[in-house]
Amino acid sequence: MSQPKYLTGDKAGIDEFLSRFDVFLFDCDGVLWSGDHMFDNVPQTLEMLRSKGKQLVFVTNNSTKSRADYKKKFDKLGIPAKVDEVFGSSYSAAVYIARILKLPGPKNKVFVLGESGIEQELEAEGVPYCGGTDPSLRRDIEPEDFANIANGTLLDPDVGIVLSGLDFHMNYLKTSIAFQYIQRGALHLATNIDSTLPMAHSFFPGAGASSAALVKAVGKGEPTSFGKPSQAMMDAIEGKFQFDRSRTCMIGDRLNTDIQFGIDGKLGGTLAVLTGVSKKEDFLAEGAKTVPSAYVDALSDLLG
Ligand SMILES: O=C(O)[C@H](O)[C@H](O)COP(=O)(O)O
Repeated sequence: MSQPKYLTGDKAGIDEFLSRFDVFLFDCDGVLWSGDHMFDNVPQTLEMLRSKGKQLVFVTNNSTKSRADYKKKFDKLGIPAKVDEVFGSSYSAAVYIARILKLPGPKNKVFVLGESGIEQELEAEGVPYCGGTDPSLRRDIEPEDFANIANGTLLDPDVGIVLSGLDFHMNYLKTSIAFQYIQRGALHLATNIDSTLPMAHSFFPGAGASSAALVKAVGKGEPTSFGKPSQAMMDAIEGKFQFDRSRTCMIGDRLNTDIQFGIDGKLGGTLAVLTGVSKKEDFLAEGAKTVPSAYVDALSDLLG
């Protein structure tokens, strides 16, 4: 496998690389920012690409925010973006459930393990849901709960899907309810299964970690996920933006989601950025499984 091209400081190399693509798919956490701290010169870099006529799409696995929430975050950080340029894993999962899976009512309700972003996108697609940020579930399990879950009193008979995402409020009660729904035949889907969340220039348990207890209890391996590197997400993005994959580049910080997403999607190229999860040793090592086409230390290096 050919070695990736190091573009930081290589103006001619950057110009040649950018000229190969009309569309750039951007990961968010770890490329544009770490939590609420935006990396240097991100707005200037995006403006430069727009001035060259490039189409930008922001593709995030972070299911805690809806596209509208992300638009507010972009505005707050001074990053130029339109809400229709944002494509998050909650939106990807909601579109799949509403427009492809289309379970017949009334057993099409979704029990959510996650935050408001999932609820907002399900609502926007007209998909009924329960759980999620429901405050009545943010408590310890009590002795009477075991019987009331086991006999169905605490369960909604219309739930046909359990959808898990990054949940900052995971607990035994919600995991038990989700487990019982799945035992009763509900489909387990995930917005994404990232192991860690880049935040505050460090790492925290990610969506895959917050649903790990449920996955272990169910014992059927990881659920179908609608975040990167799932190609269901790539197909949905291509369907919406109608781009030429050979003229499209994925820019990301995480090899096993962002870069793998671009490679599996047979995009024209992938660019790794070293401000997030993956380190250059991860893809420069002999026999590395996932190797980007090129890499930079930080996104703003593209300003040359
Ligand atoms: O655990 C997660 O959900 C992910 O770490 C996080 O949200 C990734 O977001 P992205 O890097 O795809 O913007």
